Amino acid sequence: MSTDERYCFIGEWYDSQASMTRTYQVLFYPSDNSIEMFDVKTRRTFLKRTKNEAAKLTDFFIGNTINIFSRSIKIVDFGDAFTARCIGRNQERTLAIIKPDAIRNLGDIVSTIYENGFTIARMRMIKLSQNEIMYFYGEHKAKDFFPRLVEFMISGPIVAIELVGSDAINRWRSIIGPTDSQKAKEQGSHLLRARFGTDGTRNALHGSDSATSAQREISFFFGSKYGTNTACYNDTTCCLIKPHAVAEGKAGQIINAILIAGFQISAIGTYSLDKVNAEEFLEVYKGVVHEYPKMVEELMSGACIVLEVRSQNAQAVFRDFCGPADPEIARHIRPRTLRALYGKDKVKNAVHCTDLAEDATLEVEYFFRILDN
Ligand SMILES: Nc1ncnc2c1ncn2[C@@H]1O[C@H](COP(=O)(O)OP(=O)(O)OP(=O)(O)O)[C@@H](O)[C@H]1O
Repeated sequence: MSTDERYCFIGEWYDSQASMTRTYQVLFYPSDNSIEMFDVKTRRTFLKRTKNEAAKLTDFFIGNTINIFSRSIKIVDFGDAFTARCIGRNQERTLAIIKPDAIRNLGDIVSTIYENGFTIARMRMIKLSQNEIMYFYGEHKAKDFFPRLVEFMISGPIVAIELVGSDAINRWRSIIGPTDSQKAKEQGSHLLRARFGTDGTRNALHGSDSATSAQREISFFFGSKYGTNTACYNDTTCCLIKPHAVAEGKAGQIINAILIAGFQISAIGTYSLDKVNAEEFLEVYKGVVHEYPKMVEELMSGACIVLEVRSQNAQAVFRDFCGPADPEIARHIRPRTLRALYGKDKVKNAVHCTDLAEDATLEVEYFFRILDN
């Protein structure tokens, strides 16, 4: 790799002190993982070329928020034609839907997504109304299966996922298989509709069929007010899959373990927290836990996946299931716990869970009521 190879992006950062959005040219050099930034307006160097070990080229996609030396920079565009050409073709987008019949297989499906090299740009669990489903599937209005399809799609929550990757539209459709799950079973037991679907209507998953559909469907689920999130704030607690575990592709395995243990996941969403949000969310640990500054750094280092976890006595039982905060200790005394299995150290310990019963609803509300609005 040439040491001069570099990609250019346009990034935005909201400067809360000045109450304004600043725009930067962000240059990424893959040969040594270094980043250089220029202020677009003043044309001045903002950051000299500096190594950033955590940065990966795959994190630089439009819409993603990247933590660059404690600033949450949102990538809003490619910065030059070379980058658009080289990177753009590896960043096709498609919309996947996990339909009501496959919600219980959420963990396996998320694992398959990562195993196939996709990035999850955004994900949300929602319920759509009858009218919203009829609008979404409007092209099938005259078909005889339409009433069955609508009834099925409103029968429970769904998870909409924006996927990014090379040839994402075709590759995702080939991973899920043909519309009719029975045909999928004939074609190969590895196909997701073969594994999790039942018939032509109850077929577990959706995938956009063209770039135009993908664009329309992604803005339906992520750029509009369609659908309501499914958080219920009742017998629930908060689980946050930390950015390091998401980046390492462990989210599917963690979700799977939670479901196998008998917890219900009643809401899910992806969030990129900036410094203000991360400090606010972790405020109870400030001055109490000496790792607090590092916990804030970790939380704002990339996208996290937040779950509302439901069970009887949810906060205490789920906290027990996560295990001791230090994964080293967890591996010795509670080797089956989430932190023992997926954590690295006290800060990168795979998951945050609510520590105090009285905070459970507040933490769930922080994401699904406050940040969602
Ligand atoms: N012949 C059919 N009988 C019953 N249901 C059907 C039939 N064809 C399609 N459907 C339902 O309508 C949905 C949309 O149909 P479409 O033809 O767009 O299939 P698809 O593109 O494979 O599926 P999707 O759009 O969900 O990815 C299907 O996923 C399925 O749930």
